[in-house]
Amino acid sequence: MAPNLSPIETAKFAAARRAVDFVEGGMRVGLGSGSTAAWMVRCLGQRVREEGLKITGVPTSDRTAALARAEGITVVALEEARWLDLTIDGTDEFDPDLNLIKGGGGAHLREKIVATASDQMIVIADAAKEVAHLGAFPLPVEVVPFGWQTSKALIEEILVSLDVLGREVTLRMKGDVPFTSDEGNRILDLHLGRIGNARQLALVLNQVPGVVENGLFIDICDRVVIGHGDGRVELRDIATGSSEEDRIDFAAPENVFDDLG
Ligand SMILES: O=C(CO)[C@H](O)[C@H](O)COP(=O)(O)O
Repeated sequence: MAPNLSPIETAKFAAARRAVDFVEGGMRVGLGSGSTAAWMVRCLGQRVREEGLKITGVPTSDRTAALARAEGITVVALEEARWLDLTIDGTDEFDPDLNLIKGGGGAHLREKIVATASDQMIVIADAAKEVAHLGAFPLPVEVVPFGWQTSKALIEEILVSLDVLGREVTLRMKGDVPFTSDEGNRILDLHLGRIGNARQLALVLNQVPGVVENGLFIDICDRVVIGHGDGRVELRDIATGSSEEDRIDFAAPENVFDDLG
């Protein structure tokens, strides 16, 4: 295990550390959001400072943008970069086909736009994020504030007609006030239990007036790097079906945690 890190943080760090090996000089890189993605941004920053790696980062949240700048990574908006070589991001769940539920941090709208504007998406995750079926993690749906109750009622009607176990829909709160996304919207969390047909649900949800984007990422992720608490990493590639194992050497000089804190 890495010094001063819990097994779960070690797993997240290991996945992030291995994933940044796929970044090459000159690349335009989508920078995901969340705690695993934050490790990735720190590891990339370390390569920028120590190797002189030249990349341009497109952050998926205001928080990631601030961290990337602090790490010395050149940051531009997607409007400027237009098309990206690679996006590396975390996830809340991934299934055997590398379909995802994202948005636990409320950033899935920008995350989906950035990932789909990329030649390749690599997901980094601790092993607990792997599921046989999506849906245990509440599915985030971003809605505009205007008439959000109407959007919620329409979503509840849709859930009755679809193959889902749970139908509870809750407005995400931050303390006493509704959570607001970076785009100024609300998040509804759908407590589904198990999603039978994720592809269908993703399409249907985005037809509801007021819905901006849902957290289902279908056929977007190309590769997953799964980290374990002992520093092992598994790499799975959806196109080739290949799977390989690796290990992060925490004693290696480049993995200095004081630098990454
Ligand atoms: O989708 C996301 C944010 O919208 C995150 O990638 C997801 O919630 C995973 O976060 P963490 O790495 O902290 O577990």
